[in-house]
Amino acid sequence: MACLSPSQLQKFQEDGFLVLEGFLSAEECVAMQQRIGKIVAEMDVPPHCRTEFSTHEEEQLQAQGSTDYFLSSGDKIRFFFEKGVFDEKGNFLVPPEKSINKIGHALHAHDPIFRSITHSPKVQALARSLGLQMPVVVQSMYIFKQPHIGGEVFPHQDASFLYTEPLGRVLGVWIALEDATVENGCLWFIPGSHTSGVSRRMVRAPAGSAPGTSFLGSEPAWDSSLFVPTPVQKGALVLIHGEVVHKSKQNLSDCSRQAYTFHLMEASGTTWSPENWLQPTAELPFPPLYT
Ligand SMILES: O=C(O)CCC(=O)C(=O)O
Ligand SMILES: [Fe+2]
Repeated sequence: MACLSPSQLQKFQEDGFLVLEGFLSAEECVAMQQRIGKIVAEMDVPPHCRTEFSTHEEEQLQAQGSTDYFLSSGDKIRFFFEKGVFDEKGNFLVPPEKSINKIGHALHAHDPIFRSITHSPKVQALARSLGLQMPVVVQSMYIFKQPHIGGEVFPHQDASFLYTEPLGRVLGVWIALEDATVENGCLWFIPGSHTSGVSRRMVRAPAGSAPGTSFLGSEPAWDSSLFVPTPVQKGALVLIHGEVVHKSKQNLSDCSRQAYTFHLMEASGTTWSPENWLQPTAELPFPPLYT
């Protein structure tokens, strides 16, 4: 199952993404959801971190405290929120568990359930069948896509945020923990858009300066008619090439669309950009997948 057939490999190479239905069992999905329920029930969010997550450049001009909260989250389990969930004093306006946009960026390292799924034999076999020799896990995210308020993810290439030289060394692994439909904000891709490099790069500003990150280059206004919706069932795994253009729409439905996603880098012969916002740390060097 975790081994790709030649036709699947060819499809991934052509399209820049590939759906593998039934990759995880219902039990594996429920185990991750239950674990997240516990983590959220115990979550502690300091007042200055009660900040909302947005991919809009202009809205990323935030207070220094919340910038640091994001920039130093690479080796931690931290919480990022939807818009409009706090009052001006930072108190929750909606129940905390319904307010979270995502948890990032190191569940794969610190949580036993997420570590065992990430490093599971079937994920390792999948990476081997893609020819990865020395894959390392650079980050992970648990994405909630809450009913009614789950925000839009604007068209992007993951390599804009996870830049390497050469390109083509980053791979997203996106696992649906609930059915993802057109109504609740499934992924959309531009098939074949992974072959012409990266439009923009997010780079880290010198330490202590606001807003903390900036973009080199800009995202083209992608023609929305080029995007193909990719609804999948709970347990499906979607492979995402680091340069394929993808997005997801706002969730206006009554159903959440939870997903666990992590990114691998082929470390052999690759330079991780020292300008990326995310950097390996002494506490958490990027863990090798094959362990
Ligand atoms: O889950 C989403 O809506 C977007 C996820 C994404 O862009 C990614 O995993 O690279
Ligand atoms: Fe992405």
